[in-house]
Amino acid sequence: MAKNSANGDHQTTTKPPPTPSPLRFSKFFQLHSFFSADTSDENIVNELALTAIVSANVLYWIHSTPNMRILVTGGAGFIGSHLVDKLMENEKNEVIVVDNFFTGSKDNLKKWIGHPRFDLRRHDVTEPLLVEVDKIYHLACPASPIFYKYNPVKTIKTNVIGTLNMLGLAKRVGARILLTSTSEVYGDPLVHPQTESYWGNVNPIGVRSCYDEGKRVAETLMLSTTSLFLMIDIYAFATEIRIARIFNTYGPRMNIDDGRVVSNFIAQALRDEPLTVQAPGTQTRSFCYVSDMVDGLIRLMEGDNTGPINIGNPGEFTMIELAELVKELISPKVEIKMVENTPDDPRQRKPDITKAKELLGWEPKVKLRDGLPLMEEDFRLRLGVSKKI
Ligand SMILES: NC(=O)c1ccc[n+]([C@@H]2O[C@H](COP(=O)([O-])OP(=O)(O)OC[C@H]3O[C@@H](n4cnc5c(N)ncnc54)[C@H](O)[C@@H]3O)[C@@H](O)[C@H]2O)c1
Ligand SMILES: O=C(O)[C@H]1O[C@H](OP(=O)(O)OP(=O)(O)OC[C@H]2O[C@@H](n3ccc(=O)[nH]c3=O)[C@H](O)[C@@H]2O)[C@H](O)[C@@H](O)[C@@H]1O
Repeated sequence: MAKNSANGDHQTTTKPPPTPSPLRFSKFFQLHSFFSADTSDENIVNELALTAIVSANVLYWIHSTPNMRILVTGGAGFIGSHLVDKLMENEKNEVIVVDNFFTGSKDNLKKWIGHPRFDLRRHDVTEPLLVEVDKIYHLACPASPIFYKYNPVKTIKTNVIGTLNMLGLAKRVGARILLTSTSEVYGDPLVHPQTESYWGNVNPIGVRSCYDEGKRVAETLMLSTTSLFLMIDIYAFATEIRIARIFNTYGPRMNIDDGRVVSNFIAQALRDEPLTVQAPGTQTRSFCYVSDMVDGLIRLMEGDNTGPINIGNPGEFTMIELAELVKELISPKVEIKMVENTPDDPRQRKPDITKAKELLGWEPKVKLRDGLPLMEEDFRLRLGVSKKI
């Protein structure tokens, strides 16, 4: 019978597990038969010697492996392209990006095009993919609400079929796979700040549900693949998964007319247009600078914890406060204008990052006040607006 069935508590069960697969009795899966039942001193010494030889060979094999092949889906997008930059810094990494360029652009990757360790392919993740890789960062999905609402069915397909395809690939080639999920799995949260154990408050039939529910299913798919494997008792062959729940991230290379609030406000300030605060303006978000985000994602991929783990900056701001800060830092004369909001806009959002701190040794370093000017510089270059002295 289930214990602790309340929202967020882990369920424990006293029921016996389902009948295991007959496969567990096949010779192939009898890993423990590697060691015999003979516990004599002589035999233990022999087995230890054998273990040492096997370990030495494994270590030699790991160190002599020339390159780590890493696939980044959605790598031409905002976060993806920064992740690619970081991964390419390591000369042992070969990076393959697949992207359908719906919201991403080759421009974001131009410094790597033609590099011998880099490969860019136009590919939609809703179609199967065959590549030999060791790790998969699965980011492909439009992130800005105006883009993910543009074709809701396609957004669902990208999250569901796309994630299934990437899980299929991971299983076939034995790769570890990381999914970039979202704080939107918490919907309009009734728990604040949001911990990973909170189940969320999502409208399943609202305009945001293609994204929110799509990501929730994507998380379920990731975890189900692993637990299904556990049920047939071939844990050693299960897909290794990682799930990051990303909170609002900002930085250079965001699409100028992306529709998200930080890019909107900076572009508006530079164009001398009013900053459009969507009513009531008291709704909050917590903004993470992109270099911190990339660091968090890599730590999650490289660590031992499956997740889901919140990755975000807990510094919380109302949209009016954000507009005031952009005004102060970028254009003190700009006007702030209240405009109509869209349905189901979450009223508050702030990550509880206890898990990220404890399990990944990660916490964000860049404060909003310091990150905004870095983004301003990039927007000025792309908009051709120089700083007035
Ligand atoms: N930026 C954030 O604040 C934020 C917050 C939470 C979660 N996320 C998640 O992080 C990931 C990256 O977000 P981002 O801000 O870089 O978004 P983005 O829109 O800049 O990048 C997404 C990339 O995926 C590509 N893409 C979309 N659909 C695809 C498909 N079917 N096949 C192949 N490529 C496809 C796009 O062309 C783009 O290059 C997304 O999965 C998003 O849901 C982002
Ligand atoms: O972090 C997340 O998990 C999610 O955050 C964002 O979704 P959202 O928070 O709605 O992002 P914005 O569109 O930037 O909106 C943030 C707030 O700013 C407000 N806003 C937006 C745009 C604008 O011009 N003015 C304005 O006040 C919105 O009403 C909202 O309250 C992302 O776009 C999602 O991809 C991501 O998954």
